[in-house]
Amino acid sequence: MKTPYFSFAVGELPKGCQLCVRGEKLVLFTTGACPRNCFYCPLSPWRRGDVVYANERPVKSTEDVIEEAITQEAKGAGVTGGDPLARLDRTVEYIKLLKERFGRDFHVHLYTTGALATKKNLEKLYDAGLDEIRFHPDLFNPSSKLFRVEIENIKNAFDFDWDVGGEIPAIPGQFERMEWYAEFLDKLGAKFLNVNELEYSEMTLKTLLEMGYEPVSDESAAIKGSLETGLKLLEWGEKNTSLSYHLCTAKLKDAVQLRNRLKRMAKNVAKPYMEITEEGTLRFGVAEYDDLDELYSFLVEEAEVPPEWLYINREKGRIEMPEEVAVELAEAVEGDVKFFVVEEYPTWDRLEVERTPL
Ligand SMILES: C[S@@+](CC[C@H](N)C(=O)[O-])C[C@H]1O[C@@H](n2cnc3c(N)ncnc32)[C@H](O)[C@@H]1O
Ligand code: SF4
Repeated sequence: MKTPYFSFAVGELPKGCQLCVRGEKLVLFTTGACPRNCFYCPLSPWRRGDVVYANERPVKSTEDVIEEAITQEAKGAGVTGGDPLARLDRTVEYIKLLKERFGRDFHVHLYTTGALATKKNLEKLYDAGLDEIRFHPDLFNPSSKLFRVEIENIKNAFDFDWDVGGEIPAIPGQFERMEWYAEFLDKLGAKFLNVNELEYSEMTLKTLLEMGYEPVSDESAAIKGSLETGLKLLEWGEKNTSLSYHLCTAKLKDAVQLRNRLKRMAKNVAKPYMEITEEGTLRFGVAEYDDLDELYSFLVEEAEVPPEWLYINREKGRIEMPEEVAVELAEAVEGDVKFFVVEEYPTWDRLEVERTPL
């Protein structure tokens, strides 16, 4: 049952997951709009609106999506949201764009609540080239108004020649609901059910704590009991259904999928003075000072650093250089210049994950 990626599986991993664990899937967020309001919804407030992102990159034009896919050397995309069907025309346009630009083998899967998955809407997605669809109905909300519609709509997906599956979080105490959904999908002839280890986000921690859920440890966003609930479903499902199952853990997302994606991106964005670490981050030296032009002249003329080793990053108010150069300069230069070694993600937002003063 254990996979090499800190997750658990019964049967073959869905094609979308096979590419995702290798960091080969572009995450295409086509809208934050969603007809639901799950108590565990991980979306941050700024992702709740009608916004579009390709990985961390805000999308203003279709070219942004293509550029991001090229930087990542993506071999496919996972279309997500919100509910991508809440902005169907846009979602269809992007799927077509990716298929036209990168070919039919560029694998595209999509997540949806199912609330808007009418035959007509699904036909548009199928015609655009969608390869795999994953349904996440409102299973854990007893007063849901959408649940029945979603369940009816899921049946529509079996009219098309693509892979159909479910994807739900494993909620401790909700095993029966999960079991019911597995049986439902199995009877329809679905291919797989993916189960995600439940995680809290800044948005949901308070609610989850109030509901009696708690994190597994101080270092993890995973919720206690979720993994066990998921494993129980896989054991039951293996005996009682012919679905494939993948229990995707918080650790897989952090330690495997993200790291692999970062590594793919790093080799395409690293400047010559940056080192790519085992984690896929970019490591280099920086010098900070109020007047960057004065600092630059000083480094080139007085400290005799070859100009090709220096890069003035005005946006971040610093001069970047190889780590070894920063280390040497930190020892030799006196005054108000501050030297650091920094590590950044090679992502569009260049998130700084480590900073060591020299
Ligand atoms: C992040 S959502 C994106 C698509 C869409 N918003 C949805 O919820 O189906 C993709 C999958 O993540 C899972 N998910 C949602 N909230 C989660 C949470 N707090 N922890 C772990 N998995 C979660 C669900 O199984 C969902 O199918
Ligand atoms: S379906 Fe997804 S985006 Fe919508 S509320 Fe639930 S978790 Fe959030």
